[in-house]
Amino acid sequence: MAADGVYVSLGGLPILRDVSLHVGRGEAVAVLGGNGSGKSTLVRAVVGLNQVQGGTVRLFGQPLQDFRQWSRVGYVPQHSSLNVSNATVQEIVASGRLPHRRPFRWFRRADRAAVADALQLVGLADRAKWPFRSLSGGQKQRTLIARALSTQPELLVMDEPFAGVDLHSQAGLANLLAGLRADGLGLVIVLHELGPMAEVLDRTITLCDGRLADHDAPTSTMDCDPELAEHSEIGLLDPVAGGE
Ligand SMILES: Nc1ncnc2c1ncn2[C@@H]1O[C@H](COP(=O)(O)OP(=O)(O)OP(=O)(O)O)[C@@H](O)[C@H]1O
Repeated sequence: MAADGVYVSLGGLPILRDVSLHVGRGEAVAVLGGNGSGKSTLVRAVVGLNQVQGGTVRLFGQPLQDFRQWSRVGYVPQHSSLNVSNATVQEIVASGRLPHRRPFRWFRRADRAAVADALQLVGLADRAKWPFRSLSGGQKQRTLIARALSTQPELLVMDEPFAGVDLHSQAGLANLLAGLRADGLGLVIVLHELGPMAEVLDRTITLCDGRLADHDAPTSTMDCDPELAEHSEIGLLDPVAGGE
């Protein structure tokens, strides 16, 4: 995927300004930055959930507005945004297949096999019938990753998959993601801290108040250049034409 010079406004306020992000096959890139710096806004723009007012986003070479092959892209939203009470692990993973089924057709054998494969891949095959709410933080994230993997995507976009996950489980998740990357999956991952992902990543970008702050890998996401923040006051936004 390639995002170049992206501008996004939400509720009339400029949020992202001139942000670029490139991720190739088998590459893992982290999006870092402090609270409210625009990380979620960027990854939501990449998967078409936020409208882009300026710049371009291309998925597999196609402009976002023309892109239709959504089964090639897996998205793991922020954990807190998933509000399920009684669904089982299997049901949640199976829901990832829904957009790709023909209307009014029961699950085909291929759908069931894809769900089973995804659960196997994330090490939760034996938890398929468990209620999602009974899982640990790490297992919940594995379930959401399995859901995103159920369509065998080539690009996986994850918004803070380590939030609420203990350190031991974070290492397990990092191993899982390293394996996916080695299999050729492109990874975009929003992180607060590099933690065990430091070993897995090819690159990081850091956002500071909606702008790109640094292309080098920092050890802390709190590094936010005050110079950049000063120049990104609301009102200084100068969106480029085109994009959408
Ligand atoms: N729908 C919206 N309307 C207006 N402003 C919004 C909207 N969604 C997010 N924002 C604002 O955009 C800014 C960036 O939010 P975003 O969620 O992208 O940041 P973030 O870096 O992911 O933060 P966090 O690490 O806390 O999740 C914040 O100031 C937030 O309040």
